[in-house]
Amino acid sequence: MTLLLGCIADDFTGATDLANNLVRAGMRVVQTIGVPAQPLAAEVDAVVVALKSRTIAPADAVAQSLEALAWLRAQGARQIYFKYCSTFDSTPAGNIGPVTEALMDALGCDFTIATPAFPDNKRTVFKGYLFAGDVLLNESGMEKHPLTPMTDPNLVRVLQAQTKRRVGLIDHRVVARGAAAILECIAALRAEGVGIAIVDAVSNEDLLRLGPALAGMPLVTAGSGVAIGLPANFGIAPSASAAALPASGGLGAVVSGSCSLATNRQVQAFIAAGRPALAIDPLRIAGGVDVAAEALAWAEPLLKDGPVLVYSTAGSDAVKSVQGQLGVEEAGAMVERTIAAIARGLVERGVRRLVVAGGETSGACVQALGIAQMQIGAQIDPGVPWCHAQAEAAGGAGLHITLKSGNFGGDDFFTKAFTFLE
Ligand SMILES: Nc1ncnc2c1ncn2[C@@H]1O[C@H](COP(=O)(O)OP(=O)(O)O)[C@@H](O)[C@H]1O
Ligand SMILES: O=C(O)[C@@H](O)C(=O)COP(=O)(O)O
Repeated sequence: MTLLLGCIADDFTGATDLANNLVRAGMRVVQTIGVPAQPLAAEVDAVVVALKSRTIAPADAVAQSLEALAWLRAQGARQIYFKYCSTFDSTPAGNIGPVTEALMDALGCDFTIATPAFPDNKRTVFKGYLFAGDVLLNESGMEKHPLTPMTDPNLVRVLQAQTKRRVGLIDHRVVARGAAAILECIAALRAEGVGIAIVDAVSNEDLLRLGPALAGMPLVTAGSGVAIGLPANFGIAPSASAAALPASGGLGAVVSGSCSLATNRQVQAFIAAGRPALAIDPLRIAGGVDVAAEALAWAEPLLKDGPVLVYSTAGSDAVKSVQGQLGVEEAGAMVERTIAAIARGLVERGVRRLVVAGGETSGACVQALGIAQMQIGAQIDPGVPWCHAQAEAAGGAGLHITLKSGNFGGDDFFTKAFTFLE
């Protein structure tokens, strides 16, 4: 068995996003939840190890990433891909730099690239500045993220603050000239002592030009976008069969702990479509009320009539006020635990098509459901595929699940996801 690409993702939605792009480019991919205890059993081209390491202490993120690296190397991975968010999410302490550095040290490599560009989802990098849609990162709503507020759009500066290695830039004029020019630029940057280069990319064509220049680079660090250009380096071409999943059935539900602008719109659209939705209040959880039991009692009689939504999704002022009263981490952890308990309860009550919104929230839910690995299916919206998994909460039965990144998906995502399966 030859594992071509070994991937380490810093959150669970990000992992399915990366797996989705690899599958669309023709790779057979498995996503594992955490580092597997066993060797790889399936014949696949890529494994994405999903960690929940984006917002934990840097030393823990490094330790978990190195453990994932050791497992991937033991499976023979020929190239390592560290996946972070397309909005470069990092806490003020910052995990992207320390994890990149530790992986470089472990792999004995003195150069890698870094680019969150993902044009399919309107994330573009120009002159080292990250745009989300038509605006700079720090004007996109990400400056108000509950856990990873991004207030500086200059990625060279953001990454340099997180690493001792020198950070440089491969700018759009070089990328536009193709792989040979990119390789020349890499050689020049290395000679100047640059260890990590941010790469400009404003289109899929840029990423496809970058791909061949990364062949043989031991470590690539990026959002999911760069993945579209890597399978071809291994002689792999797109194939429809890579995304086939078992038939779906069972009850449907959505749980959402994401507070992004996109998720707020998706919650409103689900309600406007006349579907049942229940908001949960973090302050009542903190006050000792069994909010999960309440939500499950609310949902149970409704499930037979179609998908329901349970959400803590709220606007930035409401989130700030809760965080002011409970503390940022405490509020996040408490809400995640509650939503995870609700997700588990829903699956125990027969839900077999589950939408989870939010990266941290997805991590908590997938762990609570007792899922060890996921098979990746077709893309619902860019970056968000349906997946299939055996879940301990379903008595070991199969479950269709989609992990929606906070910022991804059209406004109708919570209804579209179910019609897409039918
Ligand atoms: N109403 C709320 N008040 C405070 N924190 C919240 C609220 N709702 C959700 N959270 C927390 O905010 C964080 C959202 O992060 P995440 O799930 O990664 O979403 P996203 O993908 O949008 O970043 C989680 O830790 C979640 O528990
Ligand atoms: O790259 C992306 O934007 C996503 O794959 C991702 O990592 C999203 O994380 P959340 O916004 O926390 O869901």
